[in-house]
Amino acid sequence: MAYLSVAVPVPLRQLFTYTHSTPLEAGVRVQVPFGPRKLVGVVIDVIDEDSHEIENVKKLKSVEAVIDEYPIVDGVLLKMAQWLWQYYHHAPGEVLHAMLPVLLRKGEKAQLVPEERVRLTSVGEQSQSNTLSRAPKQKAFFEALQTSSLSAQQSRKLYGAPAVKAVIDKSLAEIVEVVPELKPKIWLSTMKVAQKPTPDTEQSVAIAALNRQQDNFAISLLEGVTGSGKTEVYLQAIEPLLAAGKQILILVPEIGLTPQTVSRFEKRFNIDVGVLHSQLSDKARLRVWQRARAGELGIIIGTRSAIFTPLKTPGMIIVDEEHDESFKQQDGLRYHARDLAAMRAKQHSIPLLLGSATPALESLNNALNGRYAHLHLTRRAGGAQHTQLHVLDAREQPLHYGISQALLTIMRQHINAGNQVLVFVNRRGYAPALLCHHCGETVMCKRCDRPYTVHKSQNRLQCHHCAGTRVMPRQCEACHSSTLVTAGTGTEQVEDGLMSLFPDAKQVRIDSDTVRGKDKLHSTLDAINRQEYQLLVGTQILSKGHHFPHVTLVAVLDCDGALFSADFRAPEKLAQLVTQLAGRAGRAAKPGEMWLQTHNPHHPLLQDLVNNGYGHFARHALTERKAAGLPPYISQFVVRCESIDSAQAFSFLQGCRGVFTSYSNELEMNGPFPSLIEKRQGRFRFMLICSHQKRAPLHEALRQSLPFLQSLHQAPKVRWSVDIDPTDFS
Ligand SMILES: Nc1ncnc2c1ncn2[C@@H]1O[C@H](COP(=O)(O)OP(=O)(O)OP(=O)(O)O)[C@@H](O)[C@H]1O
Ligand SMILES: [Zn+2]
Repeated sequence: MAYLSVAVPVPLRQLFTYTHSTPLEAGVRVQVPFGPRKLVGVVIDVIDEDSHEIENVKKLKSVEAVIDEYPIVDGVLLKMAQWLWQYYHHAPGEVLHAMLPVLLRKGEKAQLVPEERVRLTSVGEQSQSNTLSRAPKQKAFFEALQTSSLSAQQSRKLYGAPAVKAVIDKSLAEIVEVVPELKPKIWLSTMKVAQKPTPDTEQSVAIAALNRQQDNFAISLLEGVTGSGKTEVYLQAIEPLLAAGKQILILVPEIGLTPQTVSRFEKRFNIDVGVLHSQLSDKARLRVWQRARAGELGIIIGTRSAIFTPLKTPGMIIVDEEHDESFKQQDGLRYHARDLAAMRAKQHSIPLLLGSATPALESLNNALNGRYAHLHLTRRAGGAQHTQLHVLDAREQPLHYGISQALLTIMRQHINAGNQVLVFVNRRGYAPALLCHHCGETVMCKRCDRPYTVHKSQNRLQCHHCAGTRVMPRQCEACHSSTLVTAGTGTEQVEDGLMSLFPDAKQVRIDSDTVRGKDKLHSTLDAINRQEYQLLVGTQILSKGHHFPHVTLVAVLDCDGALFSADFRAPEKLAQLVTQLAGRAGRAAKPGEMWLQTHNPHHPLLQDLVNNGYGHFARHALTERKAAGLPPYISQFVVRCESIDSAQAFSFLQGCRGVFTSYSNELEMNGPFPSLIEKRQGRFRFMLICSHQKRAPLHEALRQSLPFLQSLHQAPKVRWSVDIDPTDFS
């Protein structure tokens, strides 16, 4: 009889002991009884029979079924899991579930599933391709089949479904189900490096430094201004690794993962790139997972959770746009993929490369204090010039749909010169509020106590906090007046306005209302680069790493709100946004400029950015953080609590504060106070921020306190969670 320590997917911060006739390897999935349910758990360890860890031997249940013949979570990923549940104080079973593809969580086989392939029939084998010479696509397809069978999906993509069908209908080919074989390093058979630009001096220095790190753990920050050729550095730095049969894992922001990014890597090396993002089907995700694990994929590009992809021959991890907020998971297991990447690179003894034009202050600090190697690209690649930033004083200016006359004039010049203009608006919808012109009453979402956003095109109001919607009211609920007016400007209104101000220019709006689904965004981006539009209006989406060679002007309509946020990270986020937006302009031959329209033209943050750039701003912001005793100079966690009963949520956090105080008088505590969004979906939201100069005592205090927090009498009645190294206080 063996005793197994199993991670079971339940929200409890512990492992569970089960018995089995023989010991099982760590990383094997098992089906276990849990109360009335049967769950898929992962074996973490075999416990020694004499160990005092085993209590109540008679009560122990046994494993019902062993799912895997061999471990599907390898040693490094198991270590990572352990680190995750300890560092984030999370339930082990939930950690392992988060790490596995959905189908494996459900207990499906980890072996490859059969795939549809097209191959020649015996008739086809005896036929000549010139019988198809009147149908060139069919002929090309047939000729390809003469060399080898092809996946049905790939065939339809390459030759078109009608051609594939026609060849099959002529009995020349047939579809068969085959269990594919996985071959490690298969990319070496097709790999061929395409023509590449000669790196400039700074790029060469960076590439050489990265080449020296092969087979060693090291973290580098590549701080390179927008358009400086960071991607080119990645491409040249990974080339020798790929050629040596090593796999490269590249993490990119949620919205930055475009077919253009993927094809750049595919084209350079003439290899198949594995892609992982949130909109992939479960089956497709599992397939990439399997191919990566078998060592068949040389490059895997994915968003946050791709950091859990198993690798057979790891060579390097790259985190592109490493400052991006989407690398932090904001619910459930609140991990930061950048931190995990560091942890993982260390386990594999491979280098980690972080790249950004606007590094997170955390990363910059590590580069400045020597913990990371610091690589610089200060010039734009291919001779492109830096974008000129300017502040535009909007005070006392008449605004047309939120745009001043001076800005309209500048926009006109750029459009007349045949260039594209990007207009950034920080909110989607028509207007952020609807109010009564007679009594001033604002139409509010009662569940969130926030004004509804007007969506004129849908003739509805939408709450941007809970996504609740309602029809547009005809009269004020308070005074019944029928004169309702909008306040503030959103993308829809700017789009309307620009249509009347620039009737000759074609424009496109890009926000989450207009680009639902990944394909829509991609086709729109392609159309922009074909110069089908002169005016681009949009939200944050437009700032994310896109290459717009024809944009020469970026206009920011309003950044005043962000200048006065209560969130200490707001200046950093604003500086990153402004810099990334500016980076969309002047990327090719034509120089670019950016105008920031504001009512606070002398604000020090704006002045610093405009005159000195992000690098200067960030270094100054670090000294301010240090003086104020804020991260990255201290460690933090936040306990959040939500309840329909505001007093209960507050008193739970007060209880937490009491527990922490009794454990340690060294913790600095702020709160409980209301979150920046005080109410959402009918629940009042509070938080308690806990800080300490050192990470270890802070985490130890939390670890010791957690059981007591769980047993506070309000705990079962409220929703609460712990967020380690929080980045978002909304
Ligand atoms: N050494 C070089 N010589 C000529 N062109 C180059 C060189 N390096 C890069 N480029 C080109 O310059 C453009 C910008 O490069 P790249 O996309 O790599 O920059 P980036 O720093 O990743 O951009 P961003 O962070 O702003 O998205 C690309 O079109 C790229 O092909
Ligand atoms: Zn709401």
